Amino acid sequence: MLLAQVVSPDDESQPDRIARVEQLLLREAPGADLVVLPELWSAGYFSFDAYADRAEPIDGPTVAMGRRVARATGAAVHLGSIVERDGSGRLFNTAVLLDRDGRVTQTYRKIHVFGYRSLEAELLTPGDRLSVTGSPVGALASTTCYDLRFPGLWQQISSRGAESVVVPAAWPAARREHWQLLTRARAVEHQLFVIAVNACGTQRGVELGGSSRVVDPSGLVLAECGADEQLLAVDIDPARVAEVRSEFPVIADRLVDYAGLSADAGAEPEA
Ligand SMILES: O=C(O)CCC(=O)C(=O)O
Repeated sequence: MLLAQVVSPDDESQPDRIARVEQLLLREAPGADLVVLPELWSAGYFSFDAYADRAEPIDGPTVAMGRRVARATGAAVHLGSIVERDGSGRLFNTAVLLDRDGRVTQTYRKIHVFGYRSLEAELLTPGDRLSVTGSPVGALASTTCYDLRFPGLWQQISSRGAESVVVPAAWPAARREHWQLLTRARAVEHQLFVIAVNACGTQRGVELGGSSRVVDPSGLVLAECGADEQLLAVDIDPARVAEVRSEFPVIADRLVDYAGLSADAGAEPEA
């Protein structure tokens, strides 16, 4: 697998960025089974005033580039996410997975759009669906950036059979410790691989955190990028999920219906 932690400089146009990243991937991806990119790298997460211009349908220029890379290199490509425009003009933050033949096998529209020092929540429509799909890293689910903070969503992802969760992000450096803590916590809680690919560099004055990483189902950080643009190869064995779960059966012990638990205080009855 190749983590493609790429920069999205403010002075680079979207077509130039797509062309530059395509060349990088054509050079570095051969031999990888899966390539993963960050959230909104082609539009630039913090370029809110350009979202409408840079929005594209699923079959737009970013996905077309991913298809070419998949077909030329034989790697499946997780494109991070794009600003997707649907048929009725709504905009979404949509993660897209292509198989090695360049076919779209999964899309995921970010559910928790972000509103803290961000216009994303104003401009984009939240998604309302999850999907788990076969991939070179086992049963794969996508969930984007801020979604990392919502354990209820992860509970659903995990109970639907995900073995690897890809987290494309544009997570600021100011909260890098939360990124490191939460990516590890989600892997340990659900005994699955977390493949988290963040943006890096500076966008509109915001420093992004980099530190893209792969955490294994026991919580071990297998690899981590630095703060700058970097393409990092990591190999994982999806069979590790079943091994860890059988050795330490947290998932089997999980009680599914927590919502049905009584709210009784459990105090001693009054005499
Ligand atoms: O939760 C955070 O601290 C960062 C979230 C974020 O930047 C995003 O969802 O794009």
